[in-house]
Amino acid sequence: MQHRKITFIGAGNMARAIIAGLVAGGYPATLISVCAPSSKNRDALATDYGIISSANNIACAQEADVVVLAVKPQMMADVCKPLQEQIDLSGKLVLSIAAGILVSRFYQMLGEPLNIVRIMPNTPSLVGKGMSGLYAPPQVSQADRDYTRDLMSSVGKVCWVADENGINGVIAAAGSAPAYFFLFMDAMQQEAERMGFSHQAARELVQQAAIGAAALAAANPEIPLSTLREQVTSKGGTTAEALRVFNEQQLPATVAKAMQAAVSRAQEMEKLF
Ligand SMILES: NC(=O)C1=CN([C@@H]2O[C@H](COP(=O)(O)OP(=O)(O)OC[C@H]3O[C@@H](n4cnc5c(N)ncnc54)[C@H](OP(=O)(O)O)[C@@H]3O)[C@@H](O)[C@H]2O)C=CC1
Ligand SMILES: O=C(O)[C@@H]1CCC=N1
Repeated sequence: MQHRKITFIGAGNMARAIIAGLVAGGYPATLISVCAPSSKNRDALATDYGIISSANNIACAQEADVVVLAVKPQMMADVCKPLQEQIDLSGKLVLSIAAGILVSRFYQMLGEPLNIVRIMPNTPSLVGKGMSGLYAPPQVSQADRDYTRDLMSSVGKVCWVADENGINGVIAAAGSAPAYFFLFMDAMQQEAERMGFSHQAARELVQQAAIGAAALAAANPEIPLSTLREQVTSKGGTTAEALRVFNEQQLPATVAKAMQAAVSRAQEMEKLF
């Protein structure tokens, strides 16, 4: 992939996940900088990955070819104002990983024309297993689309959405989704501990079952997930009983409601920030 000078404004969980994945994938650390007001997170990134750490958003953005906006949505307006006032962003590629901030809002905050792509990544990018949704308005060049695709492909898989609304679907199905699985795994670990396993053994049992199930699904894309589930479920056996309880408790409907709640929140945020 092409290696452009890239700066991350924001040094939090998601910036770390992407930076770690990029450096592990061979993106030159000397081309990556990270900015945040306090030194703790950004200096830890500099120490861990050999990248440049700075408190100066403007200087880093000025130097960079690519500016990644990686702050919380509620901070975005404050971060964009000085960028708009002090920097010529034309000729740069701006990437936003924020949930709930539309391209049209970035035009207001950073001015037009603006070369911007929205990315909806997730934290497994940290270990090269990310899933990112990408949206680019029509005027973004093929070279910038290719760069963004290659950037996020180096930390996982990517999927383009044709309409910006699709980003909210990506949030529900992938961006927020690691947290759903962690909730489920944590509940399983706690019950395994109550059954008498040590903390560590319970974690390993649950974690390996999750890794195994995900790997099995990934290795058999042509087999529906429902069939993979049936292959575990012996008639009159133990799995059938566990699944009966999940269904009685309306797990599928609960999952659907939870995903819709994530979309609704993203839509609310589009009006708030
Ligand atoms: N976490 C996730 O799983 C995902 C997050 N996202 C999106 O990523 C974005 C960041 O989320 P996340 O990493 O979780 O957030 P964090 O709270 O972990 O990190 C936010 C970072 O922003 C920095 N920051 C705050 N104000 C400024 C400023 N004025 N200039 C520069 N940096 C600033 C903070 O600095 P300091 O270190 O000094 O506190 C911190 O490093 C959000 O918009 C979110 O929607 C998208 C997909 C998944
Ligand atoms: O919770 C959030 O708002 C962000 C977006 C997707 C994952 N984390």
